[in-house]
Amino acid sequence: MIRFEHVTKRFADGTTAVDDLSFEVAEGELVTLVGPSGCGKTTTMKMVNRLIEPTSGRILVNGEDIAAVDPVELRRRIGYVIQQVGLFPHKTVLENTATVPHLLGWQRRKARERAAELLDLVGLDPAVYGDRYPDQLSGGQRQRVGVARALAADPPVLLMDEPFGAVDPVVRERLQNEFLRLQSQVRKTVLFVTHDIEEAVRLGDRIAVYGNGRIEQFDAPAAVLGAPATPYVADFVGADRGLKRLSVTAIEAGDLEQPPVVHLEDRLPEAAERLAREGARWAVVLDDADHLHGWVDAGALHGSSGTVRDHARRMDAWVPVGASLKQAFSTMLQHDAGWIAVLGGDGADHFVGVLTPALLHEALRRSIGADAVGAARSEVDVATVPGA
Ligand SMILES: Nc1ncnc2c1ncn2[C@@H]1O[C@H](COP(=O)(O)OP(=O)(O)OP(=O)(O)O)[C@@H](O)[C@H]1O
Repeated sequence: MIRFEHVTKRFADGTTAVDDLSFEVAEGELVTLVGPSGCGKTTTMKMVNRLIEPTSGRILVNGEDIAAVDPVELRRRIGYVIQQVGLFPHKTVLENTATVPHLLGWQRRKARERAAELLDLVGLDPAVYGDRYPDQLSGGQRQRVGVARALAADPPVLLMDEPFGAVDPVVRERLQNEFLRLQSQVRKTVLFVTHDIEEAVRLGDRIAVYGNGRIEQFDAPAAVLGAPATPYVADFVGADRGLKRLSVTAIEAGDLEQPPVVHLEDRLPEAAERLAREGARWAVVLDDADHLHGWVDAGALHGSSGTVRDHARRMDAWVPVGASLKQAFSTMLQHDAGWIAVLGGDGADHFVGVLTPALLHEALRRSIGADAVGAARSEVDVATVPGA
């Protein structure tokens, strides 16, 4: 969708900002460009909408060499969000958002309807905010208008240059989450510039780590954190990259353990017999609707009458399938639990399996390969399944 072929940019004063750059961003993919100040990220981005012309090489957008496309026409096809937002101060939020549809000659009513729809999508109620002026908004709200405006004409490509750089860390995290939710709906092809590795890791399907005009590594976040290609990248991602990896590794069904499952209304002798047969010392307990209730200890399942309900213990530490290992670890700590349930299905109400600290560590190793893992087993092996 966006393709750089041996692109170099040398400014008139001799500064080589970008040096023989080749990479590709697939359709619907979000690639973050990350690196220290002055390494060429913004120059890379501005060459895509021809605010800067390359010295050599070529850039293709949707298969078309952009050197042959009229820059103004090109820019209308490419959404652009920058840190300073650049809203028109004398125009309302709705008018600002409708800017590009207007330029494209849409009818006023259609443009305003589209703008209202987009404001809604970025979490701003058009009835409340539509008639305000930019100086009547918070910094975070202005950024959202910037994103809505960039998306208004439904461009297939979005360029974002430190769009959340000017807001405080809490608002920033919220904007990042909202943007991820939005991107999962609109699936734009996105180039996203940041100098913050955490942001690059959270948002990027892939990350390009820049060092002085060149890409040092172009890879999935887990790979950049788990197997930095060069000492420069290792240094840039930081010594705590093992921890950062937790937030980019998702739990998969195959990571889980399958203890026996019994139901609240199961009769005690049968439940005890099942556990004995499987050699298990505890079981997960589900209710009639197969929702998680908790667990039961095999030693408690004695007696010839009664049901599992009499001895079951509640346990509601759980995460959905696909949650990050970081979320799982945090849930374990929060509940002081030796294991947590992993639930699947549409409403995350269907029991899939159990995750223990040891399995969590295995999952971390699996995500990139044992040798690359930063954390030692002893750091995460804090407890295990009760009685298992
Ligand atoms: N118009 C220009 N003339 C000369 N040099 C320039 C020009 N614009 C940028 N540069 C230089 O090119 C290099 C790359 O700049 P660029 O803005 O792409 O970096 P960046 O990675 O986006 O940095 P930052 O994170 O600080 O925005 C820098 O050394 C910069 O000083």
